[in-house]
Amino acid sequence: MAAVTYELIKKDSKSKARRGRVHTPHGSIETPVFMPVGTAATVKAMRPDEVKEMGAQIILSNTYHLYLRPGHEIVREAGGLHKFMNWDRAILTDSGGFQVFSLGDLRKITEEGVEFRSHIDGSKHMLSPEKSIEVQNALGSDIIMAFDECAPYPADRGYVKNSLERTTRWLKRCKEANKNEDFQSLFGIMQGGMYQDLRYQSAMEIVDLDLPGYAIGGLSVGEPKDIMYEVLDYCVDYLPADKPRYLMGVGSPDYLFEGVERGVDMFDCVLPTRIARNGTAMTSRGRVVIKNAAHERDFTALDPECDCYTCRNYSKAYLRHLFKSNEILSSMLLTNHNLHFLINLMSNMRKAIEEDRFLEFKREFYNKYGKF
Ligand SMILES: CNc1nc2c(CCNCC3CCCC3)c3nc(N)[nH]c(=O)c3cc2[nH]1
Repeated sequence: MAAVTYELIKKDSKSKARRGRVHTPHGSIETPVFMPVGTAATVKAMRPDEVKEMGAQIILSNTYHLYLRPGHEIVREAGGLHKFMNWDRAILTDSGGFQVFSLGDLRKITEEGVEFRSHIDGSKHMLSPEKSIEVQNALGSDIIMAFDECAPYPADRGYVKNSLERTTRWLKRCKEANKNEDFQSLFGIMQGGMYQDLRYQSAMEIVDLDLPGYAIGGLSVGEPKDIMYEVLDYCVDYLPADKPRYLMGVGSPDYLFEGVERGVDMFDCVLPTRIARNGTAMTSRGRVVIKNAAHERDFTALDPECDCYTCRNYSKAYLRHLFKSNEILSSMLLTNHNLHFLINLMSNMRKAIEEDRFLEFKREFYNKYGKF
């Protein structure tokens, strides 16, 4: 029995949306779920007790970052990531492939793996399927992601086909490298760019390995929204219904609605935490850019419908003042709100699916969204 299992609770009658539960060694996760990102073993500007208090069931961290700093051996000696960062719920770690392409100074991709220079000090490194699994085993995360190549967008068919086939070979090496780990579940990642037949090929190859869960990779890489939704629509159908489906790197409200409607269970995105530090709040009426002069004498809460700590205690005027003053509290309060907003949105989506009114809930949301 895999350490991570999926339990389908309810399927929406009018869409592919589904309500489920992912069981892990560090507790179960109600799905659909938004997973806050904690890249360097911390959800930036948040304490773990606050992240737990707002209802986060699982957070993400990253092989690439933790391998470079502080080093996975130090995290291993600390007793693993849960102990090191004082988080006792589930953790998912990405494999580092995507980050090497997007952060590191990529040197070379070979069958062996990827050579790159650290974005921190320029030192030379190699990440391979085996190295990525060794690091994730040292981190002790509950769900570990396969070492893959996220093909760039746009990319020609030939490149995408070769890349997905290498990603499948790398997945087999990941599975072999992880075979003695009883508590860490390896998820495969589907690639194939925007080509339906290649997506089908990638799905068949990774599903053949009978893994506890599967991610849809290679999306949210700059492709137009309608292409992403079209690809997502058929990708979900190529994955087994009895395993969790994780759409990587997706997380603003509209993408979450469209993803849930198409049958996705798990999402992650750096947006809510990143834009908070840049002074932007996600609200039920759309985004609020707190530094705008319009908020200078606005003594109302960010979001009239939000009951988070920030919305219960502070006004837009005060939050604008904090941001303009470059106060640390600005990042803390806006991050707290943005994460609370998304976690609460997912909780309401779960309830809507349970009550068979998901599409109505989505319509209600859009009727308010973008209307100040
Ligand atoms: C933003 N868009 C996007 N992100 C993608 C990501 C990263 C998901 N987020 C990981 C967290 C961020 C820091 C800590 C972990 C992808 N990751 C992998 N392995 N493969 C993808 O195809 C892949 C594709 C992605 N597309």
